Amino acid sequence: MSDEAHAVPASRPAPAPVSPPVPAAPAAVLRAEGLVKSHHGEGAPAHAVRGVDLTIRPGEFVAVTGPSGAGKSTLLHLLGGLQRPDSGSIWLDGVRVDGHSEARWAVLRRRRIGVVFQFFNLVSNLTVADNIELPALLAGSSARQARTERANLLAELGLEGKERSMPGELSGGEQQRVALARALVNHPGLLLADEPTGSLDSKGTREVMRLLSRFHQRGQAILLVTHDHRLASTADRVVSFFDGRIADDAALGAGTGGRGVSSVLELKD
Ligand SMILES: Nc1ncnc2c1ncn2[C@@H]1O[C@H](COP(=O)(O)OP(=O)(O)OP(=O)(O)O)[C@@H](O)[C@H]1O
Repeated sequence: MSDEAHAVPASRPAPAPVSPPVPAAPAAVLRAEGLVKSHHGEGAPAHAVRGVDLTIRPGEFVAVTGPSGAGKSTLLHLLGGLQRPDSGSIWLDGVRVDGHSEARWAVLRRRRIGVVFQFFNLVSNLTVADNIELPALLAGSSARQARTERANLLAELGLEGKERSMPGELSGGEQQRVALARALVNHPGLLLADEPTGSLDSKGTREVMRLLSRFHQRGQAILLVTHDHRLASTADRVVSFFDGRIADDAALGAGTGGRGVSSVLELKD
């Protein structure tokens, strides 16, 4: 065989480089488009949310911050189905949910969205154990599963031995940890937290922020509403809310955790 038989013709095009497959972007855990909400009380209506688009990806920790009256809590209430938007749409795990009935939203809040509030909202005449197990039972867990989940969470949250306590016998920080356990007992894809440290002292604030950070590091998506910029700076992303609109939406640093919870843990009692 002549050398020419092996020669590559000069005109043959070079093989196209093989690019690595582009990983598909993970579906948003929550997506809102064009949300609008006005409150009609006495006097002029309050235009609390005036056209908000927001996406939260799985495992993302997003802080919503802004001045008092900016509309932060109203936004959180809309995203959790606690209030209805005047217009706009909400998708949870790719499924449109803004037209859901109260009952269907209640099921979503039991299984897919955990919510914690500033004032804990525990059932005052149920024990700590029952407060945590109840949503698990309502979501269809067996009594044994609910007990196991409750025991694991109480250990995780440093509340062993408090099972039989009533909420009123606990400190604010402890009550908020019970509220966190209740919100997370069914492993929701998203945790909505509305000023969860707003009624806590600095020790309680540190505890709750440390726990939020720990759950986030394990993949929990969190939307935290806070007017405290130090707390907001522990998130991956800070959405600044002003006058019912998103004024800024900024990723904080590389990776997860923004500046990290350490800045908050430095708070003195
Ligand atoms: N249920 C309601 N009825 C009437 N007006 C309301 C209601 N809820 C909120 N508002 C008004 O809507 C606006 C936005 O309130 P919202 O509580 O959402 O703001 P925020 O940013 O969470 O404030 P804060 O940090 O003080 O909690 C404010 O003007 C408030 O007075």
